[in-house]
Amino acid sequence: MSPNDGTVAGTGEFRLIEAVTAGRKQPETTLLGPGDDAAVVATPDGRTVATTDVLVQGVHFRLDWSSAEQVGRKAVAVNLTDIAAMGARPTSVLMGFACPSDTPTSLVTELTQGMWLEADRAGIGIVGGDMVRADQIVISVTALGDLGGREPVTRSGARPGDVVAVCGRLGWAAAGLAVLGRGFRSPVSVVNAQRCPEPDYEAGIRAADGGATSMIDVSDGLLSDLGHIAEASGVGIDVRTADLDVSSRLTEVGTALGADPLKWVLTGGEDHAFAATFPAFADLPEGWTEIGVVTMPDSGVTVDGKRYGHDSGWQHWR
Ligand SMILES: Nc1ncnc2c1ncn2[C@@H]1O[C@H](COP(=O)(O)OP(=O)(O)OP(=O)(O)O)[C@@H](O)[C@H]1O
Ligand SMILES: Cc1ncc(C[n+]2csc(CCOP(=O)(O)O)c2C)c(N)n1
Ligand SMILES: [Mg+2]
Ligand SMILES: [Mg+2]
Ligand SMILES: [Mg+2]
Repeated sequence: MSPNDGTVAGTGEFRLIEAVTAGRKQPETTLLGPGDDAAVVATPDGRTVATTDVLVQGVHFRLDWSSAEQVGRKAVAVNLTDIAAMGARPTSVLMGFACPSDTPTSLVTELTQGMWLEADRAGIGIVGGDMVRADQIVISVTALGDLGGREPVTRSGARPGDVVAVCGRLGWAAAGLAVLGRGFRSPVSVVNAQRCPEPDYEAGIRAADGGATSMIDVSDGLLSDLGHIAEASGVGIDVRTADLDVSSRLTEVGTALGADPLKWVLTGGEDHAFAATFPAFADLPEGWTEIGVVTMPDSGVTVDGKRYGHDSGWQHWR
């Protein structure tokens, strides 16, 4: 490949790194940014919250469905919600990136632009990464966070009698996925929800400060992710469908596609809303809505008191 053919091979590894790092303003918590063997990030709390999620072309995104910028935003967002779901505040992200030789350099810079847009929403920087060749695009983001003196809100603290609550939209990304999967591009509201969530990163901290006993971000599906809380906590969870927000937009899309919008709300992944449990009678933090109750030990997740007879959410390799 010639140096100016617009591909990553033409640009070369080190100029590509330069292209994605030059001129980026790091927040104060970045004590040493990209350019050395590792970055140095301040951890005011003294403990570091760390998480990683991988996104693979064709599995997590399609470039004929989403722009590179949207994919970049999503890659950061899905990691930052894991930090927030611990009751922590993100401090930094690192970007692992693999792509074929003929990938346009502009795709990589647009993707990086999207990652920085989302990082900026959370007031953090991309402090490092790696760029390698592969047969398809793979994005591996690592996010770090700070607990600010709080105790982490784990999946294992739910107790019978607690209320179950959510913060953020559910079912929208799944509706968007169904729309895109049928070859449509509208309504843009649900399609955009699939392309990139817009999480409220403060929601987890509000929950932690409001006494949440357990918390998770909804990546695979509400029932599936509540199942992780139920299992880790050794409890059951009952979801009341009457308290779920099945928006008229989801109902419209469901009618148009012959699909059940409630199923999207209960089992659709990728909205990255937050689900948590709180002590009974606690005042729920701003933006949080009660949707169910924590029940008897080890009784699983039920919907209106009954077992849900379908898949509870996304699973890879199924
Ligand atoms: N290869 C691995 N090695 C060690 N721990 C892992 C590995 N893969 C997953 N885990 C851990 O297992 C737990 C559950 O992982 P999972 O990916 O389901 O959670 P998540 O990232 O919150 O969800 P999602 O990936 O759907 O967004 C996490 O604590 C994760 O760090
Ligand atoms: C092209 C394409 N096909 C299907 C989907 C749907 N999808 C992929 S991963 C996932 C759950 C979360 O993933 P993870 O558990 O890895 O965080 C869902 C709902 C998509 N986004 N793009
Ligand atoms: Mg994960
Ligand atoms: Mg998670
Ligand atoms: Mg998952």
